[in-house]
Amino acid sequence: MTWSKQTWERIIPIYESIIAMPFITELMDGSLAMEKFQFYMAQDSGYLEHFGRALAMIGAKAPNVEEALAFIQFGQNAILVENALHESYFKDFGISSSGKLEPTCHHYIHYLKSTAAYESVEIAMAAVLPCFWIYREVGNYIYQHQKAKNNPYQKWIDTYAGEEFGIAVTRAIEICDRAALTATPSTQKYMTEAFIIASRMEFEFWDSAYQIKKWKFS
Ligand SMILES: Cc1ncc(CN)c(N)n1
Repeated sequence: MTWSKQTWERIIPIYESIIAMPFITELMDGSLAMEKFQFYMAQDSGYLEHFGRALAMIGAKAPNVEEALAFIQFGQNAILVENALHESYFKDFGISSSGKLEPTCHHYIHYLKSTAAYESVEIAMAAVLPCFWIYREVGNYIYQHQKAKNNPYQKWIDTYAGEEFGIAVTRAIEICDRAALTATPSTQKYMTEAFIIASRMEFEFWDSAYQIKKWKFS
């Protein structure tokens, strides 16, 4: 079995908790409070900038030019394509981001950036993989199960259930599997650990948006 298949099995309980969490079920039926979605979008906009930087750093460390280019492009897409979705929501809903990173987003970004900076490239690739893979699975799940018409969150759903995003995810999985194939057992173990930590952070990110969790002292 490939590293990615084995590792996905390890996070099935996290994934199942994600698709059952109120942020996701309410986003799917369109009933999610606008305030919670706005908080999520503002935090996610900050997240995407730093995620893009982490991806570019991984690209710089990639073992060959194709993988370097893939990660640099993933980084560009996170900042330009995914963030365009946020900007269109900011415009539609007349909101603006304060740019302030609240605790969960701050934690997640710094985990990814420090992993990209200090760990081996294989471990860093595994740490960013849930950001691709979980979003595709959640996007597809919502797309297939949604019943709501005129859902205000449809653009979000369509982005992550879309073909273009799906292709990038498949490529990111392939690169991680190739990296795992030549990695030592110890590196493979840390890759799996990084994937699990980032998957937990994905859960926390949505959960903190649902609770609108901010720093107690600002
Ligand atoms: C927190 C988070 N994780 C992942 C994605 C999808 N790139 C995102 N937009 N935001």
